[in-house]
Amino acid sequence: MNKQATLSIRDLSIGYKTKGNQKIVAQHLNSVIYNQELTCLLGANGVGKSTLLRTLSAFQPKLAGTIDLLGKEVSSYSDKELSTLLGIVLTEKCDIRNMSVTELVGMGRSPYTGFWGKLSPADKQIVANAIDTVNIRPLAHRLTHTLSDGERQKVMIAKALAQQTPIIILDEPTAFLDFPSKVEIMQLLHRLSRESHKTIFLSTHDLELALQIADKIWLMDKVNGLTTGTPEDLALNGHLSHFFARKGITFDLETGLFRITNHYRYKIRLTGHGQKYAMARKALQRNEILADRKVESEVVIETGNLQSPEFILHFPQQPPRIVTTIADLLKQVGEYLKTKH
Ligand SMILES: Nc1ncnc2c1ncn2[C@@H]1O[C@H](COP(=O)(O)OP(=O)(O)OP(=O)(O)O)[C@@H](O)[C@H]1O
Repeated sequence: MNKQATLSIRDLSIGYKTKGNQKIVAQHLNSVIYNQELTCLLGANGVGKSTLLRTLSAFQPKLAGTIDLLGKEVSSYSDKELSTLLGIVLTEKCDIRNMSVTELVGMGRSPYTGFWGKLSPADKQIVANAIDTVNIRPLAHRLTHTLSDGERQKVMIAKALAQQTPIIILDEPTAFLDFPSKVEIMQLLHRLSRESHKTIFLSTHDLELALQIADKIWLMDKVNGLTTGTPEDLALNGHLSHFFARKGITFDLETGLFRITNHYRYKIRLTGHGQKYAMARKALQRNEILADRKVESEVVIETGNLQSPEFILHFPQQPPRIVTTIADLLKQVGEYLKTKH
């Protein structure tokens, strides 16, 4: 099945109206979100990500432009219609007490049953399926206020799944989670976009994770508004490095990851391949030593292969020295450089 544009914005302005005044947060925004894709919205604090998500979900009015949701302006849908098209997951802790996980996920069925509506056997099956999809069956009878942040986040995703909307919008679903839980939530959302052909759109500050897992990235900034594309295109055309151009952060095109900028005072020729080469290089670079197989230097470090724990250090006019840990390698190199400079 071909991908389909589910949400398009054209010349959109977003912001707030207060007592005759208008505060524009961002304007001239243009882009498209597709189904079967996970799209991540990235941007600095205060740039307007939540405002954009709220505007797209019709929680707050746009200031100008159009938001086309499945072929119709979003504001022309009734609330009831919207609740069958858009599932919204917010990060705020829900303050609901004495409600079980199954009951909360069951609230996802309210567009079809009415708020206090009784769930039919078919509704109950949908709720059970949603619980299984996010793998929280062991939590089904727990009270929601006793859950951890990560567990609650999964429950809220299950509720959105039970709502059976083609589009799910999530505001910072990975905030406050430990790293494995962040990865788990992102992978779950990515899987949903594929398996259920859903459109998944989320805001996040976890940029490395987003760059690895998102199909499309929306970069939002004060000067350029929105820049969108696959993470790889944004890397190749320089938008990512430009976007995160800050003192001390470099976008490394070779690895596709951000790294702390190193300032080098020395150069050392490093030979070898694979993990030992990469780890020795990383440790030396952190210590202001540019280490690479292309560098010319009087000191040479052989990293050898993974089968042997040895690194061989060649200092001029000295017999080779063998070390078996990076800590010793750094110590020996450090002592040599101290005698030279
Ligand atoms: N109700 C409001 N009335 C007026 N201005 C608001 C309102 N809510 C937010 N703002 C302002 O709109 C701008 C964008 O806020 P928004 O919360 O959308 O940013 P964000 O990108 O989601 O930030 P963060 O990454 O910190 O969550 C900010 O300057 C904020 O102070």
